[in-house]
Amino acid sequence: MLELKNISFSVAEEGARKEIIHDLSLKVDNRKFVVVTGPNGGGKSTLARLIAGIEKPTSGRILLDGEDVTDKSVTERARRGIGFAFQQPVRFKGLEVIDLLRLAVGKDLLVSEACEYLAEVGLCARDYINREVNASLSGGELKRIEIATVLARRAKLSVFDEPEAGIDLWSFQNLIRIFKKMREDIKDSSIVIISHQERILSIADEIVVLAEGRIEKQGPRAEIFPALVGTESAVDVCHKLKQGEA
Ligand SMILES: Nc1ncnc2c1ncn2[C@@H]1O[C@H](COP(=O)(O)OP(=O)(O)OP(=O)(O)O)[C@@H](O)[C@H]1O
Repeated sequence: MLELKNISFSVAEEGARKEIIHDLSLKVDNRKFVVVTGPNGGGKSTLARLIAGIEKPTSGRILLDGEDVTDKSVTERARRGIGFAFQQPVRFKGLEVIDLLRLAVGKDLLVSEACEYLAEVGLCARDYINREVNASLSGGELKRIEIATVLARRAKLSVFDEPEAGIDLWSFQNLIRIFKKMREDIKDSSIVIISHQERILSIADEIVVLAEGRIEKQGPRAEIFPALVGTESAVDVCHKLKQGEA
């Protein structure tokens, strides 16, 4: 179980402190598939980076299965079972796709096993297994390879930051299938996905709406989802406001 207790995070901007996350508390129970959504700039990616240990909170504590990991590095958190897929994956020059998968699993992996993970994300394994993870891979290919590494890791807690970003329509259908399967196989692990996609929200156990660095709404999908889908678009709201001014 992941527990965020009174997390705040601020950065220095033009000589002043800018608080991005304000006193946020959140519990992600085992066996839960949680989707965090909300407006652009609401703090979702920051929250994902705080969970993974890429950023350290200014105050508050982060607990994984009761252990305080607030001061643990990314590597130490990964060792304790946190898997993370970036919004914009990192390229690793000199490393082949198979090496990346082996690193994720933490042991030697047969080529046939590695191929299965690539097939899961819709990549023809034969074409990719020995490709270098460099700039020659497209953004969508890289994203799918990264998702394959998180699948391979079978982490206690898997965090995906906008997995849909840069993924084509066909691969998106595949992605939904992957997440549904992850949810079925969840056992004692949990999944946190940052997403704007209705299809991903529609398979969540719980939805968290983050806006301006605070949890605006949180609860079971059945409670939160209908209101989100029924929300007026920003364009409609602007239109109404203009009509009101006229
Ligand atoms: N290092 C930083 N320095 C200054 N501002 C930052 C920094 N990191 C994040 N921010 C600001 O904090 C806010 C939250 O950013 P974040 O990327 O977490 O939002 P988000 O909810 O993931 O947005 P999106 O949906 O667009 O991906 C934004 O206004 C962003 O500009």
